[in-house]
Amino acid sequence: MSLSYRPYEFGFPGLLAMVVVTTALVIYTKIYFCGSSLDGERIPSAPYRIPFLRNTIPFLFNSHQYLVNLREKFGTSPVRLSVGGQNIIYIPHSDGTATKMLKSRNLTQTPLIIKHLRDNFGMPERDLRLYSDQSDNNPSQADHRALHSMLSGTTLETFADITATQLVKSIEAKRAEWTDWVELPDLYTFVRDELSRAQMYALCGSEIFNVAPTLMHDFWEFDKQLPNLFKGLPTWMIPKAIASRNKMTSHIHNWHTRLREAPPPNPDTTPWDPIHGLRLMSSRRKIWHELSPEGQVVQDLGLIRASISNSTAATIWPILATLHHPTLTPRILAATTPHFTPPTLSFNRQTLTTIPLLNSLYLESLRYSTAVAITRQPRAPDIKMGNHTFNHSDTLLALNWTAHYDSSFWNEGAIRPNITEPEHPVEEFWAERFLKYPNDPYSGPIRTSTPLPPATRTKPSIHTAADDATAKLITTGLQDNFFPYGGGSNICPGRHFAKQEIIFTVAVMIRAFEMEVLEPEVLEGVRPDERYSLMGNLPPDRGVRLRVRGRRI
Ligand code: HEM
Repeated sequence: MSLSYRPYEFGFPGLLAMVVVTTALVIYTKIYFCGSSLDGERIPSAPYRIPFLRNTIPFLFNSHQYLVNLREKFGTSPVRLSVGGQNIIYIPHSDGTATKMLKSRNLTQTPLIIKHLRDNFGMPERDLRLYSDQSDNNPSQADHRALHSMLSGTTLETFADITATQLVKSIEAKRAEWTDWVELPDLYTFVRDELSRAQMYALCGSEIFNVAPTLMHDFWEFDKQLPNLFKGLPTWMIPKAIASRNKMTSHIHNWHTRLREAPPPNPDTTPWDPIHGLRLMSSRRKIWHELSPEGQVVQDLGLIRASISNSTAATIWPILATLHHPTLTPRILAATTPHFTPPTLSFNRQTLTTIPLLNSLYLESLRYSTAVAITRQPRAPDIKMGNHTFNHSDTLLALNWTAHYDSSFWNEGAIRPNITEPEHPVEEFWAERFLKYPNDPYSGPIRTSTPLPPATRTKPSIHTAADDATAKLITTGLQDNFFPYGGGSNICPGRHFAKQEIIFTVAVMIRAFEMEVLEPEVLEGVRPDERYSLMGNLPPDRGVRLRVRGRRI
């Protein structure tokens, strides 16, 4: 029998199969490329493979890389996605589009906040109406004003003072105790636990720890489960996440019960109280008094999470950088010494936050680790922004991460002879990225418009404490590529606190301890943990074992 290919021998079933396959291929090809041609005003759609689910699976389960890839594929154009039946328009940072979105008065966060509180934090349905209240003195407006006014001025000072005092007290004790080397299983867990406890104390007072002795442990369990809660999956699919949320809400509920036994102090004279916490907490409770007890709990949980998780994750990267680059430690010590009172760890908060090197570490940490989804919705149908028109039901989404990693904007240091890689690629934490050194033309955060000639140096330049004393911090010209705190009227109200907290914690930790990494190969591999992408600052993706001992100053 001949084995030559004779299609007609397939007969009817074969032909039918061919027709079906060809039709499927045509449909698939159409779906795959649908809308992906740019035609002026039209927003291209992201390709998808599964018709019904469209972009849901990659967006929910690999959101970080998915958005990075879309940005690479579509460049400066917005891209339309369909996620769980919801229209999401990914807004790129380039050409100032994301900045326009942040500043636009035609866009609002309200419907998205309502969805977020209901789906991710379990806000009872009956309380949600208060968020859409349009009256002049609606609680959302009053809350917005309270957050912005009390996270600056005297309440901010109290918040930062108490956090710093608590942190220093605990670290002083460990420094005194750890005169010999002590092994720690993970640097991040250590710093995180010290800082978050101090911050929780400053925010909520001391009584909450009596009411809920396992509070901090349970908070970090809840935080670990947030990526699952944020996927919008049915509760039966995420029982652990729901249990961790219930545990936190039950702690806060018990604390609220305790609060009802002790009347709040006069807010005009008492910025902080051991039972009620920071004035901001009791003021917000007053603003939201119409919420049910469960709603009040969710309201506090939201602020506690926003306040603690991001700044804690951002604090670790400068400290990890000192393990990568040991010459950084003496420079931090030299720069901070005039601001401390030896032999204690007490410091001058106001002057410490002016040190250019510490500011550069802080800003680089925000650049390197912030991945917050910033969302808005049009207030009315057919809102125009730039060349595009958006529908009422579109959710506009900007991700600061893609802007912060855009190598066409950020300076990556010098190109050295015979080495194709720049000295400091955007994927690396570069402590000095935001500093301009007078004698180093390759320094500064922004790539020069005309490329500089290759450097003659064969190794990355190492700056000294004397160089740092002459360096200038550069923060101008960054807006379209650097928006860790979002922008416009919704800009993060906690940014002044976060800056102080990150800077003083880095200074205190470096001053308090000598640190030696035990597994250098693990340290080499540490990257921001993308599982937390869209939700805030990314902590390290693996533990770093080290030994520490109190530094003698
Ligand atoms: C590294 C630290 C932090 C980063 C990167 C960060 C980032 C952000 C971003 C991107 C937003 C959304 C802004 C927008 O939509 O335009 C936001 C909102 C918010 N942040 Fe922060 N944040 C940080 C620390 C804090 C701290 C320490 C607090 C509290 C003390 C805080 C409280 C809030 C609150 C309450 C909101 C919602 C504001 C509103 O709904 O009007 N954040 N934050």
